Amino acid sequence: MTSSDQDASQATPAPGATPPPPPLAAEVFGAALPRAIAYVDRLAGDGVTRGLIGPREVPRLWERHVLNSAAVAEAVPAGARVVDVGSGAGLPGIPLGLARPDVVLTLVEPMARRVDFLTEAVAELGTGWRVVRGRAEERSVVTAVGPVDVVTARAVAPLPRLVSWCRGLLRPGASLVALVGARALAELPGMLAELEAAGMQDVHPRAVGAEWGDAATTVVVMTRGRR
Ligand SMILES: C[S@@+](CC[C@H](N)C(=O)[O-])C[C@H]1O[C@@H](n2cnc3c(N)ncnc32)[C@H](O)[C@@H]1O
Repeated sequence: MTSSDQDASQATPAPGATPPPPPLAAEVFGAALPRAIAYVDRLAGDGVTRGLIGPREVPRLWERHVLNSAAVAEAVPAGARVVDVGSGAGLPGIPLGLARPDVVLTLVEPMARRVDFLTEAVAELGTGWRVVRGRAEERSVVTAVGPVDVVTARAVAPLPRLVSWCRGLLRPGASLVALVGARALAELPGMLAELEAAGMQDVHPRAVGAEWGDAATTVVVMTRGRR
């Protein structure tokens, strides 16, 4: 291999290879960076072979999935009890928990295949987070998880449905922080009345990770009212 071949191979990872962490990752994850790297390796390996992550997502795992998820931390108060609903392969919950070791995290997911992946990922990371199998609205899940300070969710359901599923998990005054796509953001004004009728207050979009380039995103934040 010539030196120019070597430079090229370092700049462009082989197809399917785990992408190296961008410099921002060290800043975001601090001492948890080795765990974040292990998690990205798992997403790119088992996550792809088990059909939880599309192979075409691998080159952008850091920016579009892991850092983008960690950006949610900006909307989560210190020491919060957090439940990530519909966690799938652990997004946004696992990057959030790695970036914010102060939060008390539970991952809720109904699909067995995904629960197995989450359970193995949490065991490898050694973080002690709980993984609960079930649907957010099921009594057994509400009983197991209890009222929390923050519910996070990414790409789980349209906001009014998500609110109806998560209501039992949110203590009065708790926040729902939803990572949603551009379409849901555009539709937010038309949903406000329905969300408020469902007992949610102060519904608003919030830019997070604003200085993070491709990892910047917008979340929808709302608070459960007292009634
Ligand atoms: C499109 S996936 C998103 C997974 C992950 N949040 C992500 O962003 O990669 C939606 C997830 O929500 C889960 N889900 C669907 N209905 C649910 C419910 N009622 N309660 C909790 N999770 C649910 C699905 O099993 C699935 O894992």
